[in-house]
Amino acid sequence: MTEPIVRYNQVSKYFGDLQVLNKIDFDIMPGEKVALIGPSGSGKTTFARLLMTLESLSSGTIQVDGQYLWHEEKDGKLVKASSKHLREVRQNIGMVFQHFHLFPHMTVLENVMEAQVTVKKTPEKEAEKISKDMLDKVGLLEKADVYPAQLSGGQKQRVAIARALVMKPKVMIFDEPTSALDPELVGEVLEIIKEIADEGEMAMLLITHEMDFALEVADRIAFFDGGKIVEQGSPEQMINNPETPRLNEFLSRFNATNSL
Ligand SMILES: Nc1ncnc2c1ncn2[C@@H]1O[C@H](COP(=O)(O)OP(=O)(O)OP(=O)(O)O)[C@@H](O)[C@H]1O
Repeated sequence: MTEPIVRYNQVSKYFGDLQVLNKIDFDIMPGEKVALIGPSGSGKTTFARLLMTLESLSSGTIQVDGQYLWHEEKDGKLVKASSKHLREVRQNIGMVFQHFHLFPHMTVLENVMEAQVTVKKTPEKEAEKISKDMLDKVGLLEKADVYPAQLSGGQKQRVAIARALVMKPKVMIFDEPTSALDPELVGEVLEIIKEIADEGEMAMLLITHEMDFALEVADRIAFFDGGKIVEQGSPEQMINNPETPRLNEFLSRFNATNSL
């Protein structure tokens, strides 16, 4: 049987007294594309940030490709992971954020090469070749020597995607990748994400307000509410299905708002 590439097991998260995630069990299979949908404040970003190692767990475990992310096994017991272990397991995870997070003092090429050289210890020449090929793929090879400030938001986001992809992650997390973009730049970024999704091998976790896009790309939708996944299934199974009323209510409210 195929093992999940990501496994959340009874994951809870509190901020002080506020419980944001409530004992979530959730698997992502290799190559699976999962969209997280739900009302504002329902915990989607927090759920993804635990996998990005940007927030720590309150309880439960997360495994990536069979390895514990936040824990290590020592003498048959699970203990808190060392920062070295966390760094190692995190290498399987690629992240793309709303606000690009490119290094402003590095050129586009240097941004894409940086983690390959410093984290993966790829020789510079090889990293340069891999990076240029990836920039070509996202349509930005001719911008290799410019600085991020000289790029449009859509171009910056495509560089951020290239930078994540060269690390060959097993899972890519897209957290609102188009929310900071002017509307006319959204399409070019979605197109790249769609291309990557169609290549198939990599699992994806996608948080977005681009509902049509999410429904098109996702193999599975997880609908969040109140810190739990209250409905899930493929878009085909869920859309207009009376057994998944929460998603359908959400989508009809969403469509009504967008057509105003
Ligand atoms: N660092 C933090 N400290 C305290 N509370 C937080 C923190 N981060 C998130 N929260 C709270 O956790 C809850 C879930 O937030 P989260 O951002 O995960 O929701 P979301 O579903 O992603 O919402 P949105 O769609 O608006 O981004 C909210 O009530 C939020 O205010």
